[in-house]
Amino acid sequence: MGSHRNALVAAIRQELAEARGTARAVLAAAESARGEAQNRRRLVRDAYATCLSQLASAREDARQDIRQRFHGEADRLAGHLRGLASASASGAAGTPWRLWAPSDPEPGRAPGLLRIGTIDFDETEALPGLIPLLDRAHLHLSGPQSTLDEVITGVLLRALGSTRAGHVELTVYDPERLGETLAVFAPLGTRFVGPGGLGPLLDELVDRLCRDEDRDGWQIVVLLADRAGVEEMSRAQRAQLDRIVRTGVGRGVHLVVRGMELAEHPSVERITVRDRIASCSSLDRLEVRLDPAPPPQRIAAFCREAADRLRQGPPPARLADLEPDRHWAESARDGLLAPIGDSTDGALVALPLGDRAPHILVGGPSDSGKTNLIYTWLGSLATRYGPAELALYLLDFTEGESFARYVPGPRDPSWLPQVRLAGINLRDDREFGLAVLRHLSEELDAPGRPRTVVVIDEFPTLLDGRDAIADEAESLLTELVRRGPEQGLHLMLSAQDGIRALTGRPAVLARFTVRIAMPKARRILATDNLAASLIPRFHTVVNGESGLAGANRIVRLPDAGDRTAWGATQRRLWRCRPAGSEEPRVFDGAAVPRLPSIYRPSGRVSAVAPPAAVLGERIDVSAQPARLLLDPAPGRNLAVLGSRADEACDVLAAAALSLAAQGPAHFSIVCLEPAAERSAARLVAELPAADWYDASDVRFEAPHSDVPRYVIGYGLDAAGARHRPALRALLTDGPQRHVHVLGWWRSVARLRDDLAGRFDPIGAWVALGVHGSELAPLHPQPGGPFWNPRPRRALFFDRPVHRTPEVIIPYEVNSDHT
Ligand SMILES: Nc1ncnc2c1ncn2[C@@H]1O[C@H](COP(=O)(O)OP(=O)(O)OP(=O)(O)O)[C@@H](O)[C@H]1O
Repeated sequence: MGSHRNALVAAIRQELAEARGTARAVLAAAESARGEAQNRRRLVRDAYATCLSQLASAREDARQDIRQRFHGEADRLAGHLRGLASASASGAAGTPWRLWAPSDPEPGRAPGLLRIGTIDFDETEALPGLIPLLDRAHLHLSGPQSTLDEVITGVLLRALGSTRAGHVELTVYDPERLGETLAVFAPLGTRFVGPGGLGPLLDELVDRLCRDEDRDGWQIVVLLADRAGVEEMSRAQRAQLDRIVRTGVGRGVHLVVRGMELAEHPSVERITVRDRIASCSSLDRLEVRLDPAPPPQRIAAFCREAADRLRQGPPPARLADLEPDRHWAESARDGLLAPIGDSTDGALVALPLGDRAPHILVGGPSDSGKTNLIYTWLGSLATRYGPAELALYLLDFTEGESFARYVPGPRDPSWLPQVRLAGINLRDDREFGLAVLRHLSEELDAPGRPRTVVVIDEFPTLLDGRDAIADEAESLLTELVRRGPEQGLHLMLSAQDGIRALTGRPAVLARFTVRIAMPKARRILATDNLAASLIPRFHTVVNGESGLAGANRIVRLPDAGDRTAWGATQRRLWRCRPAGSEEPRVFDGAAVPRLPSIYRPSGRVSAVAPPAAVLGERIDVSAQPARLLLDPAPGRNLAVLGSRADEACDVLAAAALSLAAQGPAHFSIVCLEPAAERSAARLVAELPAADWYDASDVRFEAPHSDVPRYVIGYGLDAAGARHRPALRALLTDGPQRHVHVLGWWRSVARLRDDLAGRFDPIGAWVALGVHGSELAPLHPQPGGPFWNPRPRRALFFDRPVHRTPEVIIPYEVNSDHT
């Protein structure tokens, strides 16, 4: 029993031990599972935390990015808006009060918007708050009265300050304060309407709107109503007001109203003000922080100056206002049309040239602005018509250098590309004017020529004097006047004396249908047309019907005198000149031409046979040298005559150097005049082969030589009686043997003595400072040539070539080659 129990106990113990073991194993497994679960949970939690922080930083990055983009966009938009705003409200329409000044409206541009304050934007600079008025809207304001009156004052100042003086007419109805509210605008001719005046004012405005008149400017009508007035408004008045609201803006009548209702209409801009913040119907939900009121002293100064300007009339157009939008865009096929200024209403006035307006005549006393008018017109033409369309020939017979601005100078190499030729300082060089007329007449029928305008300032100089130049110039001018227009050539002639120089030629005069009369001009308009005596300075009368009364247009001329301002325009045109454009031919009567370097021994022109001595520059369009052929024929010698030593030396030096440039030659320099020694010595130094003789060893022999020989004589009359036979023999027999004398005699009488009165051996002569009558013995027609000597001008006569002597300009030789 005992053992059975013991066995049972043992079995139970065994089972218990096993159960305990199993339980322990289960517990251990459970604990390990729990540990694992806990581990997993930690991992998940960590991952979650990481994920959260990553999400947060991604969200922060995205937020930053969006923020930055928002700011960038906002800045860009604000920049655009600011640009747009300053374009829409430029100058006086938009400048803040502390910098405010009146500004000229840009010609041809409609009025813009007006600033009343600023629009705040998050973190960007505030934008101007703009409202419409002129040509766009009526204004209706509501809010505290004193603030509204400030806004109205500011808007009026901006509208008046950004338009031409006199273009905005102001009417103020202010029954409560009897005009006091806007009294500051009184100097501008503002009309104030008091109590009881509203009805008649509205009737008058409606009346005006019904008349279909051309308008010039705007009328702003400010209605500052009080409660009593509004209540008293009749139905008829209300209806009139509604009419003005509906039709006023299109006809330049604008209402600016406070204290009174305005009918609903798209043209009414409603401005509601609270705490200096305005809501405007055109700005939707954007609010405008109002500017302070404009400083009273600024308004007063503006009104004073504007009133002065009104009294004087508006300023004329500026030269730049005449420029077209695009240079050289016009065709000259049917004629030319270029503005020269504006009429008193501001409209530009153009000068026509073409079949129906063939030529222009300008007249006016000295200092009346003729040159300024020509500058203006040429500037206006040259910016419109390119060099393929227009060619200009400019001749100035006044004492000025007007046309020098159009040609290359030492400081500015540019030229006006349309200018083919400019003659300046021509007062004494009528020969050049004549040469140009000859050239134009020869070219008249040339095909493919651009339209040509010839301007001759102070043209009567060319026709004055009863001489051959006047006769020929008159007949050439007549031909150009008559036949020019159909060939595309037009003249603009100007004269202090008006038509006097053409009075004997009614047919010519009749072709000058366009007349321009400067202030106080006489003999340019018809005798019963007194306009020129009435216009002020810097104005002109343009008359397209030969001066008939009734066809006048009064034009205000811009100031075209500023050479620097013109220079900038000219350089712009010059840079656009077609490739290969040639510089214009310039003749300057005050300049002395230099002997061209090809006519010096070092330059060597291509050898010609027979050689020709170059004596000076011809006064012609192509600046050719005057040449004397020295062939082996009797009389091929040259006498330089007169007492002007420097010029005589230059003529001889140019002749000798140019002969040396044409091939082998031998020179004998005979210097008998001490005043010429320096010049003669310089010549010897430059010649390749030369003998020197002076008073101590003078000889006139010509030994045989294979090359031409030239005896260059200075003061040959000083040789004296002893040498005369040899000199005469040389002059007579030399040329056939290729020995030529080029000599200077100080007077015709001395030459006559040396030649014993027989001038045959002198086939050519150059006279310097010798009166025409003294030259009679050498002149083919009796009495000598018509000639008044003048400095640096010589008469050149070559018997086989000339019918009458020709004026030449001795080259400057000596001062520039040592
Ligand atoms: N529209 C203008 N605005 C401002 N100044 C002007 C105007 N027109 C001319 N002037 C000035 O008046 C002066 C005289 O003008 P201009 O030289 O053109 O007269 P002119 O009639 O050609 O004189 P003259 O016959 O003596 O040559 C010049 O100083 C010129 O600058």
